[in-house]
Amino acid sequence: MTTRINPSILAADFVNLEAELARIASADLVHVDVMDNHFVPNLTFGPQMVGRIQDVSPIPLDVHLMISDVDRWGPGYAELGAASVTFHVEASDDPVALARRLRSIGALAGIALKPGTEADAYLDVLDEFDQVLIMTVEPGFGGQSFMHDTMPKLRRVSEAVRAAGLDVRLQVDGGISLDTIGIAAEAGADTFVAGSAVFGADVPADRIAALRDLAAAHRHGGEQSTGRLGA
Ligand SMILES: O=C(CO)[C@H](O)[C@H](O)COP(=O)(O)O
Repeated sequence: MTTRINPSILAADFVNLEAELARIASADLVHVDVMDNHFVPNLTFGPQMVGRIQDVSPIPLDVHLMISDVDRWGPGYAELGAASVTFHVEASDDPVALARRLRSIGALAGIALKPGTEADAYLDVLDEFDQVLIMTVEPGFGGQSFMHDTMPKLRRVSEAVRAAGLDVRLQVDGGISLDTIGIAAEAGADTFVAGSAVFGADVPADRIAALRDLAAAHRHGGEQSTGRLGA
């Protein structure tokens, strides 16, 4: 599985979003954080804005829903054409049913696990999902420090995915930087969300390339990235 770098537009200038998206065109997908000030104590945007981002983005959308009542709202993001839609397990009455619905619409389906949420309940149904997002900060805000104590959970999910021979992406989100990406890569992550590290760089494309190279070098067997949207 190729290494993916998905910049989070949470760290972008919202007033100049189209230009900000152009600055990260060399990334794999754009990570779009939807927050409702209910599931998390912060507010970003909803379907109308995400639809416009979808219209103008040079790369596909990796939507991360930090919202309540995701069974009601989640499918709408798949219908907008997002490549992947990831939701927090606590926000759904039936994560497997929701994942099936998202897949039937044509999106990849992901579950997100907050730092305090155990993975055990999902290890036997990993084939129902295309992606597991291991949060490496408490969801809600960018610019936080990477939580090293989430790595045992990442390793556990990674081992379960490999043991079952599944094609499930393992994404990390929060505090991913030049200093931490190798740690997450060694623990089994293949998809890396980075907000401040990318948009805080003078040249985001150079930072994306540096993060990609570092991650690939630290992944099992020194996996070399083939670039965008490969297998
Ligand atoms: O989901 C998020 C916060 O809930 C963000 O995607 C994440 O925090 C990225 O920001 P940074 O790279 O600055 O930590």
